[in-house]
Amino acid sequence: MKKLDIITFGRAAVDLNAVEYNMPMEETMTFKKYVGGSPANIAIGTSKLGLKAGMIAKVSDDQHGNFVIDYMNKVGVETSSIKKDTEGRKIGLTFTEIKSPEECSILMYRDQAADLYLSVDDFDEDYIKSAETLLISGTALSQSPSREAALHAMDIAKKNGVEVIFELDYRPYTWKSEAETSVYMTLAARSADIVIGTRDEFNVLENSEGNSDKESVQQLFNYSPHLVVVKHGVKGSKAFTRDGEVIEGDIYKTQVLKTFGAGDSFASGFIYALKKEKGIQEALKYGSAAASIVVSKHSSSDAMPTVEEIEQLIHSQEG
Ligand SMILES: Nc1ncnc2c1ncn2[C@@H]1O[C@H](COP(=O)(O)OP(=O)(O)O)[C@@H](O)[C@H]1O
Ligand SMILES: O=C(O)C[C@@H](O)[C@H](O)C(=O)COP(=O)(O)O
Repeated sequence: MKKLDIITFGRAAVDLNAVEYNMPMEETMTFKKYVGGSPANIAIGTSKLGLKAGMIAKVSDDQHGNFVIDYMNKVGVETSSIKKDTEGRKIGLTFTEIKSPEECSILMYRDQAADLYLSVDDFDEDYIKSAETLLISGTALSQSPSREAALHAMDIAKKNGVEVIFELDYRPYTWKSEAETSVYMTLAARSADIVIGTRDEFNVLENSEGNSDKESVQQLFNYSPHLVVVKHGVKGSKAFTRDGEVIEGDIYKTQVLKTFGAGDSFASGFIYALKKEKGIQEALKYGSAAASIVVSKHSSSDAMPTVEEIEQLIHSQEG
């Protein structure tokens, strides 16, 4: 029995979500603070679903870093490998703008962000070995030393039979060029067991537009991945297996408040259901239902649903 079901790797940060809706950021005067960062959100999401989740991350050595660690502890995430930056670097901040339910955007302040200074010395092999699954977020590859740390973590996982999930999580803010992004995203995706990303993110990985989902997944099936999920926003998602199965996931309609948070909650529900051996079709339902719940609420982390909420939504719409 492994100590942890999943370790997520990368950014633990702070989201500042507009409290006033339907207005541009310039006019927004009030923001509410939540824990943020895609892999942090997934650690929180899977922990709230009852998985044993841990995280490898680096936060600022200040009140914001304390806030993130305290919140993660409160929701049951194992935080022993969330380190504090000793050089005074600050945590990343994400401001959100909710102009309308369809028109939302995020603005990241990530200059010298502490998470990008996560290094190979910040975690040990035994911690990764203690988990069934390691989830790497694409943004961790955008700069050194976090890039080497992420690749090293994947390498340890692979050597020790720990499943690797690569969540493309493309955020343009910290990458230097499209070609560089494509090189590192491709490298990580080829070594992973499972790859999850939006259609746009696969275009970034391929540094080209116009490939179909099938073309994208075929390229990856020549390497390690056996399962690839391509997300299509309100059009749902598709899972492809190495043996040629294509499984489609629908969305669960809801009263949308904002669109961000969909991807991280989708990953949490999807991973939870896979771990409970519910099968890929069900996993897509759990992912979609989790996303549907989170887009109807204000945050991406605190709004992560329980298993009961997800199952209630699935049954209500099936009924
Ligand atoms: N407006 C929406 N209403 C309900 N579900 C949604 C909505 N937008 C996204 N989802 C769900 O969340 C999943 C991931 O959303 P998507 O926008 O593709 O990813 P990301 O947030 O990573 O960009 C979708 O496949 C869908 O199941
Ligand atoms: O990942 C970040 O640093 C920002 C997130 O915390 C933010 O809530 C967000 O953009 C979530 O996006 P998504 O789940 O990929 O839609």
